Amino acid sequence: MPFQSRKDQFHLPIGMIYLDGNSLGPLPRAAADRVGRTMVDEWGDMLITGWNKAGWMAQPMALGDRIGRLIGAEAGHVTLGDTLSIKVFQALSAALAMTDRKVILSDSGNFPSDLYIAEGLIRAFDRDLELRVVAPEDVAAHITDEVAVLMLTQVDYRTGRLHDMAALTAQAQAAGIVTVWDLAHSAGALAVDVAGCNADFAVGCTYKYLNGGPGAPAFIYVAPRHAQTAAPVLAGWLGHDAPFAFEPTYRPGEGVARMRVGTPPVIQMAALEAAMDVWDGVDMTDIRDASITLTQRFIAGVEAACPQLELASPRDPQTRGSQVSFRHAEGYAAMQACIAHGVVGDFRAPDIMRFGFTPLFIDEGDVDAAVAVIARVMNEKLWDDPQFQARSAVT
Ligand SMILES: Cc1ncc(COP(=O)(O)O)c(C=O)c1O
Ligand SMILES: Nc1c(O)cccc1C(=O)C[C@H](N)C(=O)O
Repeated sequence: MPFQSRKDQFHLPIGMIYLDGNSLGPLPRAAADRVGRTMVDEWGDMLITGWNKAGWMAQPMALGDRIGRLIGAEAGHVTLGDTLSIKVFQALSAALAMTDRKVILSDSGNFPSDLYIAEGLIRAFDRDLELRVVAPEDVAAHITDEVAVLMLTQVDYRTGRLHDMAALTAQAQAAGIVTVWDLAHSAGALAVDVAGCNADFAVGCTYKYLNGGPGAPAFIYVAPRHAQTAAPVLAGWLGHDAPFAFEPTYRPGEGVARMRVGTPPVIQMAALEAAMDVWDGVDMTDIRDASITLTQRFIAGVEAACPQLELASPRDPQTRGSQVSFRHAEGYAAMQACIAHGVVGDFRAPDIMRFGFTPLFIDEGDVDAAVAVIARVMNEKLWDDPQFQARSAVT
């Protein structure tokens, strides 16, 4: 059955076509009330007892399971907290502790934070380690028995290029390599199957396709076979086996709960809980089918109307995530002009205009309307105006 849009469950500004849910998802309508109730009825009235009475302490694992369903994780093996950069640190450091090889293999399409975290860990570990960054299409050829950890983001944040997670994981594991997958641009966008792919570690954020709001906590998955042995380097008190025993020495908690660090962000989790309600009953294969229909329609429309835009994303939808990117030398100004005319995407240096497609709230009518605006902007050179050239700090 075709996927039924859930647009009515989101607050979307009138007159705006929002094609940036791949960076920051929109506000679920129920979230403001849910956050308000958490603040007044729980924080306000329960105060400290809210940790037990309102179940705040159990939320990271409970919400972890709801996210786990969308990424194909076994129940009880996903937890929430911190930012994604921190979760990358935790997964990569735990993966490195499982091997004495020296190379961390990643690709140039990975998000900078992931690469910076690897560089930082190399500086911090008293061990001979090397970060090897290769072109995305060359990863398979660099899987050798020198490699300790394969650390990849499944969907390239700039081009939308999609790695074959099952094939690369199998190839890496056959070579004795531990895998760490960043699902920031996959969770809620594709039918990910961490268990089926036999991934070792996976991490991701909840403020993009999952719509948990700016600053929503990240998630981490540890495969059940590693859950009782993975060694957290960021060993915080809430990842301890008995946090309220306040023991002076760390003992890892049960399974993935050891990847918890400190106090969970209760208010932000209330927003995420409302966002996860929208996902109830959604089948990720339906989302993926709908996403492919939308991205194919968008590419066909833009290419027909704007020959000056060069497709930067893979043409084959099976090798693309849920975003479409085009290159243009004036991409920054052109995107500002699109935004001023009601189509919100974003720009990634040096020349990428990026548009995200999120079937929960984007439908074919939105795609056609967006194409018409983009065609006007490009063909009438509406971007050729000083107001669109000045760069802001956050783009
Ligand atoms: C693939 C990827 N990894 C890591 C990050 C960093 O996430 P955070 O800012 O939540 O630490 C992002 C986005 O910012 C991302 O897209
Ligand atoms: N996390 C972000 C933020 O705090 C501010 C602005 C943008 C972001 C992003 O998520 C960037 C994003 N990872 C990207 O794909 O470009």
